[in-house]
Amino acid sequence: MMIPQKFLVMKCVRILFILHVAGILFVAYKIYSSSTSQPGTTNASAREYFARKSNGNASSSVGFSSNNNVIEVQYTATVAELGENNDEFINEEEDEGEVNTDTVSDDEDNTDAATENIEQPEQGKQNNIAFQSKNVNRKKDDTRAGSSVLSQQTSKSNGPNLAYKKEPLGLPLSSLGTPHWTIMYAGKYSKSLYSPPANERPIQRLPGAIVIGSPNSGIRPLVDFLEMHPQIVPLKKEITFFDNQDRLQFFSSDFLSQMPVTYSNQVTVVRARFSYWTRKSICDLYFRNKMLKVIVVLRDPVSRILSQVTNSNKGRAGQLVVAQQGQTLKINNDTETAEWGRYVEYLKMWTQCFPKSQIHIVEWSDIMQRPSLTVHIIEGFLGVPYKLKADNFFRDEARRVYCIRPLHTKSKTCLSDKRGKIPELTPQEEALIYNFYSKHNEELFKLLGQRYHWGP
Ligand SMILES: Nc1ncnc2c1ncn2[C@@H]1O[C@H](COP(=O)(O)OS(=O)(=O)O)[C@@H](OP(=O)(O)O)[C@H]1O
Repeated sequence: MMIPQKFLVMKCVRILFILHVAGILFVAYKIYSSSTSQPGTTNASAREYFARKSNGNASSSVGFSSNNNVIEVQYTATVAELGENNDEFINEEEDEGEVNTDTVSDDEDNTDAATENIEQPEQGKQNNIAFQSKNVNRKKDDTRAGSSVLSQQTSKSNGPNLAYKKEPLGLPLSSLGTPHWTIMYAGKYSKSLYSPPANERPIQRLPGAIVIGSPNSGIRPLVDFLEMHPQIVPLKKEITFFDNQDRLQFFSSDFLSQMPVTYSNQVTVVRARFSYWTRKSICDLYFRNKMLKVIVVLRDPVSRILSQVTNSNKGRAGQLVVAQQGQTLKINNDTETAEWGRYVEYLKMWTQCFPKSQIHIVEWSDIMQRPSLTVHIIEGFLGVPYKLKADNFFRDEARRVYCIRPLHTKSKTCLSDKRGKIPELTPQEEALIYNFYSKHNEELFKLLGQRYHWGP
């Protein structure tokens, strides 16, 4: 049977019409779904968004792909690294045109806020974040994002023209679109010693370890020694991040903004004094970062006091007057100095909050007499590859200290000579001061399950 030609034409027109409508619906759907998948437009919290994106998968990759002037950025950060209130970070503003370095207002307050309720995901369980934007914009004088460790050579002509309204916490977005840049920490090591994970962009991360102790206990030399390791990146200055109610500001954007820029296989190490911490703030720290490692530095409290007095009298003979007043000991009329040697009081609090397996004790003579072995053990404790060798340390017999010869350079670094004269203790003063500490020291040894040769 012959089908009329007119009928066939009608049929074809109908099919074409249906296909056309289907095409329009498909395009409309695509536009709709891409707009709703933008984190900024869903208004979902950063945490929900990251959780949805990551499906709980651990990923350490950071990748960049450029597509029609739309830069897709994928990087990895923990929720805590980014803070809770990251809406401003994912609400990028599409802003065509020249990079304008002066127009961005950096509203810190939003990011500082909700750090109280952040649950720190366990290490390794990181969330993958992806977002899209055209044109990244950044404040010129923004000193956040570890600018002390990150030096860049910005070139407008290089790379795509990018602008973000706000720099997300922890990510040096300024570096997007600047192909030539130098990371001081990672970059100082030759490729044979350290190569960052492929396609990864470094970000500021929360600490993986904290070194604590009392002043003049040897934290500084220990941190200097550890810094030779390409995967250990210390923040040299002490941290003091508490509000006036002892609440830890450890996870605030302000805190994070002071962290060095690191790759995912590097460990950020911070240092803090024993005396800053209360049990509340220590437990708070643990609950927010259950994987944090704690390195405790201890020194004979008497020689610690001598060091403190010596160093506080730069170039002059340190004066030391010891007097007992009831349960307290006065050193040059000050009671705090002696308190700092009652390590057991501090350490007890740390052991009440952190599992002992996450606390590593280092004693002064470990640092001063066997630095190579000491850092080797710490490499294992921190989970970084064993890279530091005996060669990295050499003894300066005149000064009776170990100096360092870092991996990335042939130059040597020794302790400065600029020190005061060590004050002398009379036998009575010495007995008084050792008696004061003997009870505390015994308690400490009991807690540690080992003794140190501390004494006259
Ligand atoms: N590189 C190196 N090698 C050996 N010894 C060193 C080194 N750097 C510092 N020191 C000695 O460490 C003591 C100061 O300890 P801290 O660094 O914890 O003190 S603080 O950070 O200044 O509070 C202090 O000890 P004393 O010499 O007994 O005063 C410093 O001399």
